[in-house]
Amino acid sequence: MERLLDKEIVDKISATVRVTSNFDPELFQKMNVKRGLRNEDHTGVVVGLTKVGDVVGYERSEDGKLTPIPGKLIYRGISLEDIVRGTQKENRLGFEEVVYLILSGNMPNKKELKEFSELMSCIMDLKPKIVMHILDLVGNDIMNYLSRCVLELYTFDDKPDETTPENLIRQSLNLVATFPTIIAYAHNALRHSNGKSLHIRHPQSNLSLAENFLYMMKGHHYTQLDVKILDLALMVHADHGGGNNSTFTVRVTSSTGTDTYSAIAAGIGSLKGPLHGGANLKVIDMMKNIKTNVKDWTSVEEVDAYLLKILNKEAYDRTGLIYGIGHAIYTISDPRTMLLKEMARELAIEKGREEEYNFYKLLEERAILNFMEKKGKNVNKQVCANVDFYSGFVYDMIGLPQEIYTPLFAMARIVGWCAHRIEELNFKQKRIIRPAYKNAADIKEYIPIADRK
Ligand SMILES: CC(=O)SCCNC(=O)CCNC(=O)[C@H](O)C(C)(C)COP(=O)(O)OP(=O)(O)OC[C@H]1O[C@@H](n2cnc3c(N)ncnc32)[C@H](O)[C@@H]1OP(=O)(O)O
Ligand SMILES: O=C([O-])CC(=O)C(=O)O
Repeated sequence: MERLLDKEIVDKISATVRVTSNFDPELFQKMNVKRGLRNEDHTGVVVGLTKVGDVVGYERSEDGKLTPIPGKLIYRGISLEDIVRGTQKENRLGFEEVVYLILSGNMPNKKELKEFSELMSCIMDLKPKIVMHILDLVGNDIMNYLSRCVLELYTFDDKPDETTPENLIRQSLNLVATFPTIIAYAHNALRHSNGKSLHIRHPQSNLSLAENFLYMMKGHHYTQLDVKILDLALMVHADHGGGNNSTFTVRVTSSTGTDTYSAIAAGIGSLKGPLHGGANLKVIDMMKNIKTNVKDWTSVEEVDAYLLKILNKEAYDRTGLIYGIGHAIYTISDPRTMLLKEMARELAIEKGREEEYNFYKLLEERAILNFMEKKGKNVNKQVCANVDFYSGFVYDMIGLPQEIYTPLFAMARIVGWCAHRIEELNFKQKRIIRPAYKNAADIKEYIPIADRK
C-alpha cells in the first residue's frame, strides 16, 4: 500500500517534469543560448586559458571558416605522438614521464625521472584502514567505489583544505600513485563478493605504476607486452585540455575553493557518463549487440543496414548514438585512437583475433560514412573514431575485466585533473566560474495554499 502511494506521487511529479523540462528548440537561437557551451559551428565557447594541454581538430581562417585537420594532442607544448614515439624508440615506459611533465610543466631529465618514478612506486601503498574500508564497500561499480574512496581520503589528510602549490602537489602525487591501488583493490573486493578468493598484494617499490597495477590485479600473471600496452593507454588518457567535461567539472568545482577530494570526486562522477569516459564500456556493449545482429562480419551491406538502424533509434540502446564515434573537437582523426588502433592490430595478430579487429575497423569506417550520409551533412559535423573506440578491445586482449575500463581512464586522467585544479587555483586573475541561464518560464502569482485547486 505504501509503495503504491509512493508510485502515485512519483508518477504525478514525473508527468509535470516531462512538460516543465521541455523547451521550444527555437528558443536557444532566439535567446542566443550556447547549448552545451558550444557555438553554432560545434566549436566550444572559450571560457579560460590553460598551459596544461591543447587539443586541436580544425583550423580557423581569418573569415571564421573552419577547416578540419588531423587531430593533435599536446601536453605542455609537446605532441603526445612525439612523446609516445620517443619512449617506444628507446624501448621504455612513459607514463611516469608524462605525469612529471603534466604536473610540473617540464620534461624530467634522466636523474629526475629516476627519482620521481621511485617516489611514485613508494607512495602507492594505502593506509591499512583505507584498505579495510575498500574491502567493506558495498556495490558493484568501481567508478562509484573510487569516488567514495577519494572522498574518504579527505579524512586521512592532515591538510585537506590547504590550497598552497606545495600542498596541492603533495595531494596530487598521492592521488596519482594511489588510484591504481584503490582500483585494483576495489576490483579484488568485487571479485571476492562474487565468490572468488581475495588477494591484496602490496605495490612493489621496484615496479612502475602500470606494472604495479597489473601485479596488484593479477599477481605475476602478466607479460611485459601487457605492461607496455597499459602504460601506453595511461599516457594517451592523461590529459585532454581544460574543456572536456570531467576536467571542466574539476575546474568549476575547484573555482569555489573547495578541497581536492571533493573536486576530484566530482570529476570521477563526470567521467563515468556514457558520453564521456563511460563510452569505453558502451562500445563493448554495443559491439556485443552488433556482433549478434550482423551475421557476416565482412558484409558492408549488412553492417550499413544495422548501423542505420542504430542511427534511426531502432536498434541497440535506441539513443541514436554510435558509441566511440564523434568528438567535440576532433574532426578527421583523434591521435589517441590512431595509437590505440595500432596496438589493437599488433595484439590481434598475436592473440589470433584478427577477424574481430577487422570487424572493428570495418565498423569504424562504415559508422563514419553512415553518420556523414544520414546526419553529418545536415548538421555540418565531421566525425571520427574517438579514444574510446578501440580501448576496450585492447584491454580485453590483455585480459583486463570490463568493470575497470572506465576506472583505467580515471587512473590516467587524475593527472590532468590535478594539473588543471592547480592552475585554476593559482592564477592570479581567478574568478569563481559562474555562467548564466536565461529564464524561459512564465512569471506566476503566488496563491495561498487555501485557494489552490
Ligand atoms: C573520452 C571522450 O569523452 S570521447 C567521447 C566519448 N563519447 C562517445 O563516444 C559517445 C558517442 N558520441 C557522442 O555522443 C558525441 O559525438 C560527443 C558527445 C562525443 C560529442 O558530441 P557533440 O560535440 O555534442 O556533438 P555535436 O553537437 O557537435 O553533434 C552534432 C550532432 O551529431 C550527433 N552525433 C554526434 N556524435 C554522434 C554519434 N556518435 N552517433 C550519432 N549521432 C552523433 C549529435 O547527437 C548531434 O545531433 P543533434 O544535433 O540532433 O543533437
Ligand atoms: O575532450 C573531450 O571532450 C573528451 C575527450 O576526448 C577526453 O576527455 O579525453
